[in-house]
Amino acid sequence: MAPPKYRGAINNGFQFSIGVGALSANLINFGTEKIKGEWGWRVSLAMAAIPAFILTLGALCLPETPNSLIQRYDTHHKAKAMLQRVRGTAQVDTELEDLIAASILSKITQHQRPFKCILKRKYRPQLVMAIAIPFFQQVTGINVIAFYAPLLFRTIGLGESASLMSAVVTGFIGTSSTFVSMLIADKLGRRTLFMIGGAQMLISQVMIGGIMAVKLGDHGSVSKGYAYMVLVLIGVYVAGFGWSWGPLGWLVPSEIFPLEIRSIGQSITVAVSFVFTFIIAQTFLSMLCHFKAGIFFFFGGWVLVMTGFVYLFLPETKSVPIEKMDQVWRQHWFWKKLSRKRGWTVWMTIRMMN
Ligand SMILES: OC[C@H]1O[C@](O)(CO)[C@@H](O)[C@@H]1O
Repeated sequence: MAPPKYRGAINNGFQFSIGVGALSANLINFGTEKIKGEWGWRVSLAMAAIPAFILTLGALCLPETPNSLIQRYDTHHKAKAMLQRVRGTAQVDTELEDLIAASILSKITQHQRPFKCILKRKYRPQLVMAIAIPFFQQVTGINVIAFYAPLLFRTIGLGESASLMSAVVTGFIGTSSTFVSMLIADKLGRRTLFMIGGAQMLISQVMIGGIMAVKLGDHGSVSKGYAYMVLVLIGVYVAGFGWSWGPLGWLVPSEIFPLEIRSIGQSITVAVSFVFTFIIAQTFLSMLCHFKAGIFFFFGGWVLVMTGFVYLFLPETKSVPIEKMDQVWRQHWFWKKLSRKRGWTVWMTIRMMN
């Protein structure tokens, strides 16, 4: 639905909303903790109903997508009118033709089970990305910071309320950098942001690990100066994540699946993301006990791997219409061996009919 030129800006709004939500929740917890009696946690929990209510209201006003109108009706008047409405122009014929061609292709494969369909050789690049991207997003180690930041800050010697406040500050940094990503993802491109963010996260993780290893030892705390240096480096790391893997970890999967595997592809991405969020949250404390400062080198190692992976295997998707995305795989040095010229005949037939 988003115009290709602004797809990065609009889709990155998803992670931005997650950030705003998490930050608001932290601030609410910070405030409700001070309520006397046993009401604090109840108020905090009940307030989760407010965004849910807004979402429900919003869903009532959501327009249909041109794609779903094409798939559900035999004539395409409604889809054309909707496309004209969302694009703000009457000149939508070329895009409509591409959407119809994609829909015809998806119908050809619709009788197959979705899992069987995405396992086909020609969808291998999309399947690899559907699994690798959310996995990598989680092994940046972001949730170690997101979940345990106050504990981490206390460990290095900041006081209780300074630790809570520092977590709020990093929340602000993450949300603001994701906002920056909304502004620049369609100009700089996804790959450049992955590279910048990756380098930023790697350098800050190595420095934090180094300071913790040398200055903290197994017990005790670091001096105030070093504690604040760690705080600044965590800010640098969170900003790196905030404009790269945070939003792009959702954006890229949302733009690479052709219609016939879009639902299954997106479901795999979200499931992999939640599974690894859970695993990291459950294993972090025992990993910290075993690895100690080495935990930062552990996640830093993954950041190195994922940055290399993006450099070698992820094609640039900036401004490419989703219906034409198969071309980027066909031109990619590695994936071109796998992706055949899908839909070429159907697309040409429709072009010639008009
Ligand atoms: O959305 C991807 C990830 O980004 C965070 O919200 C942190 O900003 C994580 O909690 C989540 O796993």
